[in-house]
Amino acid sequence: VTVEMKSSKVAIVRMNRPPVNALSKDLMHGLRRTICDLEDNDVKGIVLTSSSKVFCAGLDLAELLNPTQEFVSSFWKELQGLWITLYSSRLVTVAAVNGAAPAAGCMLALSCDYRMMSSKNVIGMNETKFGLFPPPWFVELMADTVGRRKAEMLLLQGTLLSTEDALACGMIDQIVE
Ligand SMILES: CCCCCCCCCCC/C=C/C(=O)SCCNC(=O)CCNC(=O)[C@H](O)C(C)(C)COP(=O)(O)OP(=O)(O)OC[C@H]1O[C@@H](n2cnc3c(N)ncnc32)[C@H](O)[C@@H]1OP(=O)(O)O
Repeated sequence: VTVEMKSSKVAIVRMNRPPVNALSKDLMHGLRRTICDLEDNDVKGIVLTSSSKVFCAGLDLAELLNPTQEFVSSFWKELQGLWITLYSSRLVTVAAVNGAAPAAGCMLALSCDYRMMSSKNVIGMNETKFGLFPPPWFVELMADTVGRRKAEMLLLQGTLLSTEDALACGMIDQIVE
């Protein structure tokens, strides 16, 4: 995770885990630590983005391949901790979604106060496409953002929306070129 101060009050927080910013336990820990440190340093707002062409590919599926029970438990704790920290942060949080944002990548964006996204990208929770269902707090984030019925349809079908469709249903707030 890298931090660039745009002024004394606004920080750009970039996920920097090539190639796709898959959320490993370490990346989630780094993000949470970064947000907490900025909160402690009188910063007012952050822009969460990526230093590569993918915003975030969601959970690191490689880390979840044949893990020990202990690892899954600590991984899950880190994921919940990151979500709670970002969602409940006192900072004004803006997601600058500058690449694909599937699954937990979408969760990160929806946990922010405002979402801007570049065109020709995709965002959504596609877990059902590979036989999983998003955890309840992902579901609630989606329902709070686009409405319960729309969320139900998107989640059941594991839809990844284009930038334009995401704007149309309120999943994002602005398209930025
Ligand atoms: C055993 C018990 C475990 C219990 C755990 C239960 C878990 C329940 C979880 C429910 C919630 C799940 C949330 C998630 O976030 S799951 C992750 C979902 N993510 C995706 O479906 C995205 C998959 N990736 C893509 O669609 C594309 O990679 C992407 C559009 C993001 C980028 O495309 P691009 O063409 O630019 O790049 P490549 O596809 O060529 O990928 C480059 C390399 O990156 C690797 N990769 C991609 N995504 C992931 C990932 N999520 N985790 C790990 N690695 C990933 C990809 O394999 C390529 O690697 P190589 O170069 O080595 O081939």
